[in-house]
Amino acid sequence: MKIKKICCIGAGYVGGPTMSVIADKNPGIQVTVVDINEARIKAWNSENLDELPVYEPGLSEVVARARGRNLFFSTEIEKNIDEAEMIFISVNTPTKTYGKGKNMAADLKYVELCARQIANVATSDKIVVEKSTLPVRTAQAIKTILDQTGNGVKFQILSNPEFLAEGTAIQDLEQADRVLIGGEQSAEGKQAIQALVDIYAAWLPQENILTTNVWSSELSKLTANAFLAQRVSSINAISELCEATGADVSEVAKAIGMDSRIGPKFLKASVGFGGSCFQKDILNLVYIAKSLGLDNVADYWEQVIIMNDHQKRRFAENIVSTLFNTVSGKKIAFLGWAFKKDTNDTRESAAIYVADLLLEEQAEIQVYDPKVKPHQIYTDLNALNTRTEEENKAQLQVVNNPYEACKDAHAIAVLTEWDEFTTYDWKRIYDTMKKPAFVFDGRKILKEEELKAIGFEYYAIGKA
Ligand SMILES: NC(=O)C1=CN([C@@H]2O[C@H](COP(=O)(O)OP(=O)(O)OC[C@H]3O[C@@H](n4cnc5c(N)ncnc54)[C@H](O)[C@@H]3O)[C@@H](O)[C@H]2O)C=CC1
Ligand SMILES: O=C(O)[C@H]1O[C@H](OP(=O)(O)OP(=O)(O)OC[C@H]2O[C@@H](n3ccc(=O)[nH]c3=O)[C@H](O)[C@@H]2O)[C@H](O)[C@@H](O)[C@@H]1O
Repeated sequence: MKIKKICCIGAGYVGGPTMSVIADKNPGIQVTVVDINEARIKAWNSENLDELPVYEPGLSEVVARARGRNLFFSTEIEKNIDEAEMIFISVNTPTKTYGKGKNMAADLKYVELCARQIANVATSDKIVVEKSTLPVRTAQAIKTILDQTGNGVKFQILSNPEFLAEGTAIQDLEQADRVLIGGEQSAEGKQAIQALVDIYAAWLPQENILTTNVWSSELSKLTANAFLAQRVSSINAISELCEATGADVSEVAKAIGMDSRIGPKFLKASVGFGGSCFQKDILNLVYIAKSLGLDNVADYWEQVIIMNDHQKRRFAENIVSTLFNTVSGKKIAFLGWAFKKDTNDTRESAAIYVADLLLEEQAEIQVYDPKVKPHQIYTDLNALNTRTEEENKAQLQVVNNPYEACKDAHAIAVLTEWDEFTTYDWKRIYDTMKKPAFVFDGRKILKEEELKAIGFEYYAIGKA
């Protein structure tokens, strides 16, 4: 079965880049990404490629090649669902904020709405692909909804979780370690799996395309994120031990990472992991385990989140205690607000929580981030409901120049590992700051010796 038209529901951080690469590599397939968010679709269609709604290195080049040729962004959801033979569901699956499973379970209402819409609109057989990250056995629920249409249309459900990381999305898609496709093990199921394999085989070696049953595929996605986040919490736990003992967490990470069984990646101690998925996916895993009565399994994974919350709090508390136990009325410059470098995404960024804790201590914060817009920073803070919007605005300023952010500051906190932070004229920054001038490097990216030679009091995560 050869696919000619794809529709992807959800033009976010996953749907946009993933479909752009699929279209780029498969010029013979028409790929349309649809979304209810008109502003987002308009931004995907903007002539000026700097205005795409997602910032990812390499994305604008891919979009420039494929858009208008076989890649389209549209708000015409029903028409595109009806015309496509393959429909990807790539909508958000946030943590539930109400009712049963509040603050733990994944909220599947957007996914269910998609399934109902497909059921209502479809007049021909479809392959429905779960691209969103979903709890294990969600495919069953989607299938049940789709099978209720009673109009004779047949559906095959595939699980095809996405493993891209923000900031490296295009590279991760073009050179994926593996693509995972889970499907029903019947003849029709295998045919559907093959149709999706063919799409990825346009640019990936066959051996990197893994096929499994649906439940293994769904659970592998949650497991992969849990393992990755666990490594960050593990090294962050060790960072606290390093600070208390005189060991250096970078040296420890290097020493253990050279063991081929451990490996060097994902061992950077930090102010805490952020991003839209690690926390939500682990909470989801914990919820599933608890629902199945597997309390030991749930407790084990929950600890990853507990350690991450501790790391963010500890970073903020260290700033307060080092600044002579008070930051009231003191100016703290934040370098970085995004949850990692090379993205404009701020969801669950450690910066939000560190700022909130320091604002509670009556600090004044000046933020500079190369890619995050001021309104996003205020939206993030206001969403916590710790204080009024007016109070947040009065206590925190966003500036578009790092030197301005640091001027008259008592301390600088590095929250994101943007490369440009290492290239600044640190002497110039020092000269404009209050003395003693403190730097709290939550990413361990600045040159310690250089900063100390200038006169800074320098503190880094994981070093005494
Ligand atoms: N952000 C990431 O790096 C990764 C995310 N994922 C998973 O992919 C899924 C999507 O994540 P993101 O792209 O980050 O979310 P996002 O929030 O950036 O995008 C989701 C989009 O879906 C749209 N949408 C929601 N309901 C809709 C409906 N009924 N019809 C049409 N459009 C609808 C929203 O308007 C939004 O633009 C989530 O399940 C997430 O866990 C997986 C791997 C990586
Ligand atoms: O499901 C998802 O959403 C995605 O989640 C992560 O990707 P992402 O959150 O975009 O970015 P990561 O590079 O994993 O970083 C997550 C957080 O951990 C932090 N981190 C990462 C690595 C490290 O060594 N130390 C560390 O503190 C980062 O700064 C960031 O805040 C996974 O890496 C992707 O494989 C997955 O597809």
